[in-house]
Amino acid sequence: MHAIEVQHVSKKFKQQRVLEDIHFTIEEGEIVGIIGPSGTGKTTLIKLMLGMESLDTGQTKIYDQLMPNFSVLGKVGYMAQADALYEELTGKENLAFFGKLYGLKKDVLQQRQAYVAQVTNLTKDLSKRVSNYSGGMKRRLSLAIALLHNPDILILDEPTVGVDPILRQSIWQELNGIRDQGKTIVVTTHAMDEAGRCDKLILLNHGRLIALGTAAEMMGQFNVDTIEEVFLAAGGAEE
Ligand SMILES: Nc1ncnc2c1ncn2[C@@H]1O[C@H](COP(=O)(O)OP(=O)(O)OP(=O)(O)O)[C@@H](O)[C@H]1O
Repeated sequence: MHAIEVQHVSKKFKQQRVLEDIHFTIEEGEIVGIIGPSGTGKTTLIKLMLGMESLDTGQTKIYDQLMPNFSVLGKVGYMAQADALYEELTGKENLAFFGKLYGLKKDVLQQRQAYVAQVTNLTKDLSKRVSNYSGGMKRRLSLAIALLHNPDILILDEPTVGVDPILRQSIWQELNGIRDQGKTIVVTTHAMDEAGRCDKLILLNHGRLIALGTAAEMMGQFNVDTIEEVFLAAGGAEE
């Protein structure tokens, strides 16, 4: 069974073709990076995977279940690009709110709250109101919420935007640890330097999948030394 299947998916917004015949599978226990420039359809693709956006053609499945499917969504942690946080509540209260939504028991919630706060370096700031958080702190709290119910699949839309390099490094270490437990992680980024941290890459440009595979396979195929060069060689610079 695949963790995620995207089958011949196309999407238009009015006359604008945003995704065209995208087809791939994601297996359990891998970190997959969806890489591409701003506006190329990464967020739309993620929303289609989750069943949050309607498709024009094709279908998406998570654990063999056609999406949207609410029972499967309990196994997924999703960090959206725009932070959906309660600004008037503290970080801890936000975590408690989402923990209850996920149905976590009190003792599990307390233990997971402490863990996710430590991973995202928010332990000291948990009792502050979110309205007083910086942009980077809000991103980290969104990531903490996505991790809270220990999901089997993590889907993270630009998780390290606004996060300083030291914490970025430690978040990636933690994501590797989560992957090593057999969990599946999908990350979008337009930072090509983050590509090397992923087990597999999906390169998107102008709504088309232009390359798919490991970074080493791609660099070998195009006989280049960086993912940036793969991107250009695979047609990323074309209009
Ligand atoms: N609900 C919508 N209605 C109309 N157009 C939309 C909608 N959502 C996205 N778009 C358009 O679809 C295109 C792809 O957007 P999307 O957010 O998927 O790109 P992205 O690759 O995630 O970009 P970024 O890296 O900047 O987040 C953009 O041109 C965007 O304006």
